[in-house]
Amino acid sequence: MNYGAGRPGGRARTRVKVGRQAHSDLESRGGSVPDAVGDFVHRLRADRTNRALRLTFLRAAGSNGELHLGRADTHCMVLLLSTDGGDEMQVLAVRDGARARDELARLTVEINPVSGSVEVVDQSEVSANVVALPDRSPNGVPAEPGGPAPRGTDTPDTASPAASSSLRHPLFARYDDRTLIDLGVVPSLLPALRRVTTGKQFEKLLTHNLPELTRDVLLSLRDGTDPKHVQQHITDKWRADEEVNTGDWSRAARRTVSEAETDDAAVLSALGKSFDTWRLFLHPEQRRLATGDFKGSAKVTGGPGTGKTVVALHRVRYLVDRLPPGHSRPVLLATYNTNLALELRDRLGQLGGEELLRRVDVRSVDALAREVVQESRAELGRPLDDEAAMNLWHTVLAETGQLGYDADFLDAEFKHVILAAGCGSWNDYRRIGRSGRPRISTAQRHEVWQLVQTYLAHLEAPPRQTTYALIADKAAGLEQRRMARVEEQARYKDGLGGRDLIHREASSGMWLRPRYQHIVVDEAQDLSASHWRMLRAMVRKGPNDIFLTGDAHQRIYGSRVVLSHQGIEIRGRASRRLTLNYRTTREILGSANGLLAGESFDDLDAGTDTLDGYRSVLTGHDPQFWRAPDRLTEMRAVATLITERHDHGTPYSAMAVSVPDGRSAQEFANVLAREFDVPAVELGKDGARSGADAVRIGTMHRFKGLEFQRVFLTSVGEGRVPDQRIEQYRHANPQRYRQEEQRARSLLFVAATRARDELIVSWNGRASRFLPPDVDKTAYRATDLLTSDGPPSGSSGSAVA
Ligand SMILES: Nc1ncnc2c1ncn2[C@@H]1O[C@H](COP(=O)(O)OP(=O)(O)OP(=O)(O)O)[C@@H](O)[C@H]1O
Repeated sequence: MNYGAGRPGGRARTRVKVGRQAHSDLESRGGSVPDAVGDFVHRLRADRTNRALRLTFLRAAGSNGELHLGRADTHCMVLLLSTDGGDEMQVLAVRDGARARDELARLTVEINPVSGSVEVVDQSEVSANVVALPDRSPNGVPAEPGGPAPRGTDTPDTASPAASSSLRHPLFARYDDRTLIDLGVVPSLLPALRRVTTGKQFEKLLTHNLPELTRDVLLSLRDGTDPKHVQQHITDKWRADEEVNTGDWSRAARRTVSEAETDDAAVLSALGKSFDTWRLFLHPEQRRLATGDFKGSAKVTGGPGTGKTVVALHRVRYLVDRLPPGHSRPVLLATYNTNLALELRDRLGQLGGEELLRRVDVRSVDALAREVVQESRAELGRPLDDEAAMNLWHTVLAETGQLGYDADFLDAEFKHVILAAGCGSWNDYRRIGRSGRPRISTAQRHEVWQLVQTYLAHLEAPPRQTTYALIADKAAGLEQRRMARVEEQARYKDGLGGRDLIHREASSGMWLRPRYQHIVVDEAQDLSASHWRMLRAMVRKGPNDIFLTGDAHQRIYGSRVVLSHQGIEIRGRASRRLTLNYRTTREILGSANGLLAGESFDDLDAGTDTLDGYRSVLTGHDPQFWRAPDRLTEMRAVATLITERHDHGTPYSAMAVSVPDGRSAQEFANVLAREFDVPAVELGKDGARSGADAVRIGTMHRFKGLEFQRVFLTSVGEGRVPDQRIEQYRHANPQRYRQEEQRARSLLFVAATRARDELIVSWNGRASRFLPPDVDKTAYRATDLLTSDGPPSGSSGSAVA
């Protein structure tokens, strides 16, 4: 082939992409290989006629593609798909060592008939390393070497209907080729797959660099998932938008599915370094959402770790890329609190650098509300924190002698009914619907209204004070008035046939532009109705106005808000759910999901949401449970486990411990420091941002939105989780009791799903009723650990470090 075709005498510039499987090859090889390939891609992109690339033709791919080999350096080679006369190149695989050429040459390369993307399988490698594993002992019984192994992958188990039919049968015998291919399994894997008969072999197969879709489908079938559900939750998400022609290599190469564009200089230079996969490769469903165009607002829900934040960040980049040049910040990226906003800013910077950050406001909703109120020069007062705001209700109750009311009830009524619905008078409040709230009579309503007036009067009395809820409410009102002016002026301008408004603007002194062109919101489930009213009024209704991501299963602060009641319409195609967890192993996820079984959750709008189809393709060890007779023994046992994991290579900063309250954090840090010489930092308002290699300690609330390699949830005992204080409602207010219990479950769910590799749960006394039944009997004993002849404290400490 003439690599300079079509450009006589000149350099032949080429669009180069790197396939996801090639990227995994780079990650698994490490060392100098990524740098060499990064450099190779640079040079290839600049001039494909460069002889130093040592490009050689390998074989044709259909009628419009070719496979080539290239040499990145003396040890390392790449397999390339070349289409469009060499103008488009895609790195499909990378190998190093003496046999690199042979290994690349024998790869099967094909177009997946479901997704249309180009996939690679090394059939010989699979046959040699997977199928050839000894699967039978001499007496004909399948041999399963002992020792702990991840659940569901160690034996020809009973979890899978495929496996249970006969031990001698291939694991996927009950699915014919057509079914597997239709579900998205790469066809060239089938001959080897048909010879996989044991869980051990399957486990080994998963360690091969399989195409993502194939891996996900096989894992789900292996779990016994009905093919119809696999189709719905997995295959359909990958399906190409148009019919796939498995002979059209030029078209396949142009699809963005599972390839990173490397025209971007930042991506190119990062190839050689460790580059988080999420920055390069989105799941097709994530990509559709991040780069889709919506008539109005759009919503993304999904369980923990499904990449909602990743989608929000890519969405921001997509919106910014489409802005005309300028110096303003027309895109708002908002989240619940300050530490999450700082975290988002960091991640946005990783994705698009300063250039992207320059066009985006990254804010917590409360900080934003405060700025709006301050800007209006309205007297603000000092904001009380949540505890002080609650104490004020107690004062009001004591003063008025209305001891039949409960401070929590009044606080919730004030925030979630009166402020949420914008009730400015008794007449408003008297008529307002209070769905989901405990029933009260009209007379009681009137009493509540009076108590609220007393509460407000207290705040207004000098020295003036306020609450975050009131600030958000005030900001919402200000923004609504401002937007009304914007709309009025737009109408006026239209009436003038679009002529300039200079005179009117100058005379009225009004600031006439909407605050933002686009708003992206993360952690949407915890925002209040006032926050939404404020955000709604900060952007004009129109295409791509508000994009929000959230998960009601993780709601730990706010109360249910129906977004359509706040003018945010997200029905039909504008509402999508992500189901693949990228963070947490299947074992941890299984336990965490169990926490929420039987509860019902909203979809941030008027409907309900489930975790249907929610899954992980990462496998690991089961969560560990430890019981102790008292708190000190519990802390010492957890400290011992932390030390062991650190000895096996886990940095302290990759481990986090949850404690029941702020005081316990200090207590735990002291035990770690004094008795075990382990450094610890408290997870404060700025989250996990300390650079110190120290164990993170905080309440479960502080875990929101973060992730850690190993998570230790301590004090998960009865009376603590849920807090025994909710017992007062059990009979007096069953509805409230259910709400509090659900919130406590969600909190534990959020905390448990922060764990990437390992989850350890401990308690002293009796285990929380949220934990599996009988766990008090089956849990490890902390006292055993603290004696030298105790049980192993978790082989996972070394296995997954
Ligand atoms: N397409 C992807 N490829 C690789 N990793 C991904 C991808 N999408 C997300 N991740 C990784 O998965 C993890 C979870 O992502 P993210 O924080 O966006 O999830 P989330 O849905 O916002 O989670 P939570 O609701 O628990 O806060 C992160 O480590 C992220 O880097």
